[in-house]
Amino acid sequence: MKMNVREAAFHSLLAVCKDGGYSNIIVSKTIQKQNFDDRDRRFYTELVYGTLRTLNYLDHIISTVSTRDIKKLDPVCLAILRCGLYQLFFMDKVPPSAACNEAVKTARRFGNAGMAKFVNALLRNSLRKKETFTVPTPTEDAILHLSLTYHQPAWLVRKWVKDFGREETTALCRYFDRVPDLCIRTNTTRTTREALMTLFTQKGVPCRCALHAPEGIYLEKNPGIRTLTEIAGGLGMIQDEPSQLVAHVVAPQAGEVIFDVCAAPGGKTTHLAALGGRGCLVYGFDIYEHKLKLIKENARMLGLENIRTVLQDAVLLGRKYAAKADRVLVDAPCSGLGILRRKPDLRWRKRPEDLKALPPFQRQLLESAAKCVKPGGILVYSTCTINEEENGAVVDSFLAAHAEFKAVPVGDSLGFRQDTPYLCILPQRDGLDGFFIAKMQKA
Ligand SMILES: C[S@@+](CC[C@H](N)C(=O)[O-])C[C@H]1O[C@@H](n2cnc3c(N)ncnc32)[C@H](O)[C@@H]1O
Repeated sequence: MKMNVREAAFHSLLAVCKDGGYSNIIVSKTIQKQNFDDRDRRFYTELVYGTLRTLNYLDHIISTVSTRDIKKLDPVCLAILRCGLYQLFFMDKVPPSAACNEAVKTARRFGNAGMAKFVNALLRNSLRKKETFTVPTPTEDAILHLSLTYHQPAWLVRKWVKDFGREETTALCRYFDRVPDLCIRTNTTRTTREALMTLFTQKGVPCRCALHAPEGIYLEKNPGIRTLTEIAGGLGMIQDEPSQLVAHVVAPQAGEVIFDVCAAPGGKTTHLAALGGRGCLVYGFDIYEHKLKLIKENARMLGLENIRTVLQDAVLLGRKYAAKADRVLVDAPCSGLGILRRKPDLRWRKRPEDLKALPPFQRQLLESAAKCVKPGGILVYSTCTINEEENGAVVDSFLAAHAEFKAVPVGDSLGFRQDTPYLCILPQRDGLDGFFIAKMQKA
């Protein structure tokens, strides 16, 4: 069914907030299905991602204005209110009357007359009081101040203040509150970064080189996935800059066997295969069959034939494939706290207790993967989090138990200054998404 943009945004928000769907998957499916033109696609994307990013501030307004307890509001009503308030408070170019009227129409269509009346009253009241809404000052409540100003959960802000101090946490929150540019990794088996950049520029998409990743290109305007595929299909793939550094740290060579033990959807597997060349064989393991398909699709799209996919629990890998690989990558499942800018709903899904279960599991993965490394071979551990317990602490504990492995310094060769042999990218310091890479060599 063809929907107007605001209705589509409402349905997407409901799917994320009520049914627990992932925003990136829902947004890309909706854009495909609705076949929006460029303007509508941008408006829709901003409505969904913007509302999700600023959710706690929008709820703060609802709680202040509403006569009803926000926890008792119907999810349909809540989604309509959040989306309407986002337009009123964060989108200067949207006429307030359009935001209110469309929200009321949606409430009438997908709720009932009573809901429409309530939505109308709340939105118009909020608009009237717009200038009077405040957040606590830093002296009144430093945590709540940061949480509401930069739209992060209070428990996470508290953790960051403990880990990094108040000043760095402010810089970190500011970083996560900005909309990221899209980063592309050039498929160097088919073209060069310069040639691909020329192509983008000719098609009216301004771009710039990534600073650290040699194949990285930042697009300063998101052309949308359809146009992107038309311009660069097979010549590149979307991949964040820090993720593009991992395959360079693994540094696959001709004639080698490489294991990527947590491989789907294959961003790093395909990069390893491209860098290693035809003479190198890359095995991408993952525990989910449907995700292996994504690796195969990406390999096909990029024209890479030296990739094999295997359905396998990485925890049991070591027993099956002892000393079979020259280089092994463990790109571990993690809390993702380094990439909150790219996944606006992730911050609201996380709970403090989720973080506790991860380090023992990551340590198990590393332990198993290490068994696959041939003598003299390389083991690389990476995550997209800035949570030290999942990063340095996991690797330190592994190295303490395995004298046969030694850390190999990573940062300098990629243009980062580091105090430890590990590369720990911090958004507030390095201006990139948070990431961690450790390289080890077996004796
Ligand atoms: C951080 S993602 C990997 C991203 C991937 N390396 C890339 O660059 O595209 C972690 C992956 O680990 C997989 N995974 C989770 N538990 C696993 C296990 N026990 N064994 C193998 N893979 C697992 C997940 O399915 C997920 O695809």
